[in-house]
Amino acid sequence: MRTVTLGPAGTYSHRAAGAVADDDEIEFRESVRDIVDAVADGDAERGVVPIENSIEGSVTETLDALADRDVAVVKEVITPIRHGLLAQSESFDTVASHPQALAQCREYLDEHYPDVTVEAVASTARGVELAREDPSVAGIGHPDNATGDLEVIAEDIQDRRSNATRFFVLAPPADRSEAGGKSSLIVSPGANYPGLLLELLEPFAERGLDLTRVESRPTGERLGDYLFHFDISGGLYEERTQAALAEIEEIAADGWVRELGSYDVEHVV
Ligand SMILES: O=C(O)C(=O)Cc1ccccc1
Repeated sequence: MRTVTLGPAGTYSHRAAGAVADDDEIEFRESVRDIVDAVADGDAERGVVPIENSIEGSVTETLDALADRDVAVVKEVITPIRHGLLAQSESFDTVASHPQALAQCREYLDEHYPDVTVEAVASTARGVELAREDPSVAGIGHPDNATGDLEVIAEDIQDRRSNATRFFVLAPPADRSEAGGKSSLIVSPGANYPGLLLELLEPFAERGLDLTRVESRPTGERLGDYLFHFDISGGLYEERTQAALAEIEEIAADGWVRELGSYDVEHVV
């Protein structure tokens, strides 16, 4: 299946995409938004995007793109993230990587390379490409990318030993499934009053539906207006999930609710 993910080759998203597609089916895009657009516009059958990291939290670019375009989530892929520092030699003065990777290695960089310039680029593999072209640049990325003139200067440089990222596998809305142990939805309540968030949470709590993630994001329209992203451990096929959603639809009658779908989780090493 034609699958788009964050490029160039060698990103963590590319590794996660390996769980759903063969390498010759994978195409690269330069941003999460381009991936979501490609799936929403029917240019690709699947898209793989990072959604949440155990150190840095949600990938807000992904949350916002999911709120803007109609796509389904058909699988979750979880992979451990172990960063390497890759360069042609020890004499570099710039470290280039994806903002999430730079943030996950902040303490390491402050301690070992307090004077380097930190440069945010579109992906970890793009930072590694820059390191391959320029001896004054080091990249942070998966150590497997240290090919050719590149050396692994240091391994496991993330600030916590356990560092994992969740990826969503996206599909066109017609492929949305109600089967699967987890579900995601986005609620834009179209209202703002005391206790609104509490009201939105109650339908889940009353039915013993565990919330595995709650995020609020600004709607971008007015300061203080939010939409909410929920992940629940329950499938849309379940009667209790449908009952909770019916209540939420009522609360959000002046806004909208998007069911992204139900899915299962796959762990990839
Ligand atoms: O840049 C990448 O390799 C990505 O796939 C995004 C990312 C960055 C850092 C941790 C997990 C995913």
